[in-house]
Amino acid sequence: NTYSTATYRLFDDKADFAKKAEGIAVGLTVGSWTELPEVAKQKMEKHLGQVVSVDVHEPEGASPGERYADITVAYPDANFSRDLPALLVTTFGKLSMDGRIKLLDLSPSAEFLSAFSGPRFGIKGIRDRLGVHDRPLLMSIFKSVIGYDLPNLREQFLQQALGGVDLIKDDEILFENPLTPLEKRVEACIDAARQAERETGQKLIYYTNLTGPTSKLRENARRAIDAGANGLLFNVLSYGFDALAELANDSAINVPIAAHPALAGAYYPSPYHGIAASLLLGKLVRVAGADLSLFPSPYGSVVMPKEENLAIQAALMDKSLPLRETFPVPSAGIHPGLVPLILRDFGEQVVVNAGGGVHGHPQGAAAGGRAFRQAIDAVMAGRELADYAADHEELRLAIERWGVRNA
Ligand SMILES: CCCC(=O)/C(O)=C/OP(=O)(O)O
Ligand SMILES: [Mg+2]
Repeated sequence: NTYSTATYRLFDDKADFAKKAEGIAVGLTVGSWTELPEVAKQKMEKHLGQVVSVDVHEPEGASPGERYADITVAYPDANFSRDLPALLVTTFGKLSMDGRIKLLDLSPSAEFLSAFSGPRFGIKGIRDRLGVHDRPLLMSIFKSVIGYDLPNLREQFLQQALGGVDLIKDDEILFENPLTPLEKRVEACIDAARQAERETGQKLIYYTNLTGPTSKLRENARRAIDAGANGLLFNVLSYGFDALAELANDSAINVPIAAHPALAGAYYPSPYHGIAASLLLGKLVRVAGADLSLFPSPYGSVVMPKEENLAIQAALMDKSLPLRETFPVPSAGIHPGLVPLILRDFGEQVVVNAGGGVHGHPQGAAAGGRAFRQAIDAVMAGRELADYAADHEELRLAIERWGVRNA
């Protein structure tokens, strides 16, 4: 019998946490146990959940509501199918609504994980496609795309590409629309990518936002790829992890997928409810097959605590998982002056990602991209940004506009 485990943080001022844990292990598996006749117990044993650990925390002088226990329960793989909806509903379906309890982590068994191919490219595969192995990558984001026609969209793409970015993603709010229908948008942007490559010599991946009804996702992905798309952006939480897994497991969809965290704020922020960010935007998106995972950085406009950021990165790159690593992409409100912090906190295996921080440059988006590349070069060379900016105008203007943060 193989087991997959779930770890919860349960808050309760009075509870007998060992009893609570036993109630979860039995309640979410066989339903009842002690009163079963012996013969039934022998038959049901293989379906019975097991309490693995109960770690009680009663901080000295804690205010009411702060007493908690971290509880780990093992669930027999025999109880559910090899898909993420089954694992999530088994381990945190009804329980997610039962008081102050947060799902901190899931450790699927090797048997369960054997059903998932995970990221098709991963960090190495993306770097190989770009031919860039010696520095962090740079991604830019379309800004103000709603209502743009194709020529304007193409020009906005070109200006980003001329700035030396490695990856360009649609904004997650760009859906099918009459002005920039999917195939036409892809053709226009890939054409602009080729034009920019003739000037910069740099390869580029464009992450087209994959949208539409779930029943059409595969078809729309293939339409985009047939039109030349070499990457897909996917709003994983609005569609579900299983939709992502289906796309990543489809050999006809042979392009990298970037998972966008839209809706994540409904799951991870509360210490008392929901799903930990490291599981939601780390382990689960990686198992489901995302090659990149975007999440709010610790220092931008939409902030997630640094320890949660680093826990996401650890989950995305955990070598104990038999899957390719997923690129961490700390995002939102990023500008060139934050590059020293990003590289200090995340190292080189990171994608620096910005929309406003590129398009908001005083000299325009191409200069914004160059400013980021200069900031990355400075940090990689061990130089202070302000020092490096003395003879790099785009970076100097970016620092004047946004400043530099070293802590
Ligand atoms: C966390 C996702 C970031 C995102 O989608 C986005 O559009 C960021 O834009 P900026 O904050 O960099 O302008
Ligand atoms: Mg966005």
